Amino acid sequence: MEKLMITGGRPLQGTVTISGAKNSAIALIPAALLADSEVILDNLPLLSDVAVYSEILEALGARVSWEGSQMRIDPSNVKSIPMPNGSVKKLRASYYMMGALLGKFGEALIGLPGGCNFEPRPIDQHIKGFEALGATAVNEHGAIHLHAEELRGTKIYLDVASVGATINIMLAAAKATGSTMIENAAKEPEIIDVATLLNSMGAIIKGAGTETIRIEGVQKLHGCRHSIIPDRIQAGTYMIAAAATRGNVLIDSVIPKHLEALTAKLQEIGVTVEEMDESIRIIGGPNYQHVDVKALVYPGFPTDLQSPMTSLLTQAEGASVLSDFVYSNRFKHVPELVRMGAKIRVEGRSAVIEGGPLNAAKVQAADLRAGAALVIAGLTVEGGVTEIEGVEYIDRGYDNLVTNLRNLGADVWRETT
Ligand SMILES: CC(=O)N[C@H]1[C@@H](OP(=O)(O)OP(=O)(O)OC[C@H]2O[C@@H](n3ccc(=O)[nH]c3=O)[C@H](O)[C@@H]2O)O[C@H](CO)[C@@H](O)[C@@H]1O
Ligand SMILES: C=C(OP(=O)(O)O)C(=O)O
Repeated sequence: MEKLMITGGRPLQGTVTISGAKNSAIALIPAALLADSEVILDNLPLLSDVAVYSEILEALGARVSWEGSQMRIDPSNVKSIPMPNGSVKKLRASYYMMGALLGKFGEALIGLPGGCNFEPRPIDQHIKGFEALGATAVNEHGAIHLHAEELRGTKIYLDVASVGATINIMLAAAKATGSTMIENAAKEPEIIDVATLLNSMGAIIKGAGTETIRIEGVQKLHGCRHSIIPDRIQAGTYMIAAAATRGNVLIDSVIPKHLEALTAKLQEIGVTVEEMDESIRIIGGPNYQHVDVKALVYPGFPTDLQSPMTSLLTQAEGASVLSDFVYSNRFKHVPELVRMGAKIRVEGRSAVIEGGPLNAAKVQAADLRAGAALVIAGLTVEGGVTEIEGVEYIDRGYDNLVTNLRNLGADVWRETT
């Protein structure tokens, strides 16, 4: 078992370069299956979720080669084989295999997704979309069997603006007959990235990034080359870590517009944020004010930065209230932060955080962003070593974490027991 060890108390200083977005990559890889020739993805993050996805594609017969931050996917010999178990259970975004295989073959049998299960994460809106397009969906012992003689374009209103359902419906509808309209679509930047790839493959998708997306079905999609957008959640995590350690860090290769909700909150707390074209500088302040934060769908404050933000708010004076309106119970980091001396209580969908110093402790990351929160907390602790178990969750979303933090002057290392 691997652990992450941190001797904190050092302000982070220097530059960190952000890689491509996990939540784009793990949608773009299955999207490539819809092409009839090679798709090249650049700026790919080196993450365990990406490695699992490349295994899934190879199992289906795709030729996948991955060198550095470039992946080449040749889907010409892919078949829709049943995948009720195995790799699909290891990650959440395996649900995109449903839309991709249904769109390509009219047939898919895919196990229900795994990944970070911080609370029940239904996929009813994905299924509603597939059914509206003319597919049947049957739950066969924990795997969803989708079948369609023909997918026909239609109008789909999503009950919740779900990122996964919006992308999955785009995948299934790209080659459907006629036009599809998704209403109350999610607006996250990763959705625009998937639409951009599909359009480069020959699809006709308009309105991605707004609440109405229109897809004109086409018969064929071809290969292309696409560069993945920067990971706004990884960037946001380093911004928060720099602020929490009262450091001075340039976060490079980012799209500052994607981070506006976080930037505004950091400024409200008392952090100096300088925005350049493709980078953001964070300069920590001596004293931080308490704030209220509401995690919402994009362009609101991202739920994926809610746990890291909790750690920063332990460093602010007074009581902050952090509410999550996307996931009502995403608080697995709280008992572990309390173990480190934090004064936090959960009330309904909110955490109330009283500022105060943290202590080193042995803690457990129960999911990806809970792990990021514990890393940030550990970096603030003066004296002692923080030991974080559950590193495999952190590896789902942060490539080169130890190297990046060490380059910023942190005393962080991995230990195998
Ligand atoms: C791989 C990926 O991109 N993961 C991200 C994606 O997850 P994911 O796409 O799974 O999250 P959704 O946007 O679908 O979920 C948003 C909300 O809708 C609800 N819901 C969703 C689908 C559905 O069919 N029914 C339903 O009720 C969920 O329970 C949740 O309360 O967006 C989340 C919200 O920004 C992020 O935290 C995840 O990092
Ligand atoms: C919850 C997350 O990812 P996933 O949806 O892949 O579990 C995340 O990236 O914070």
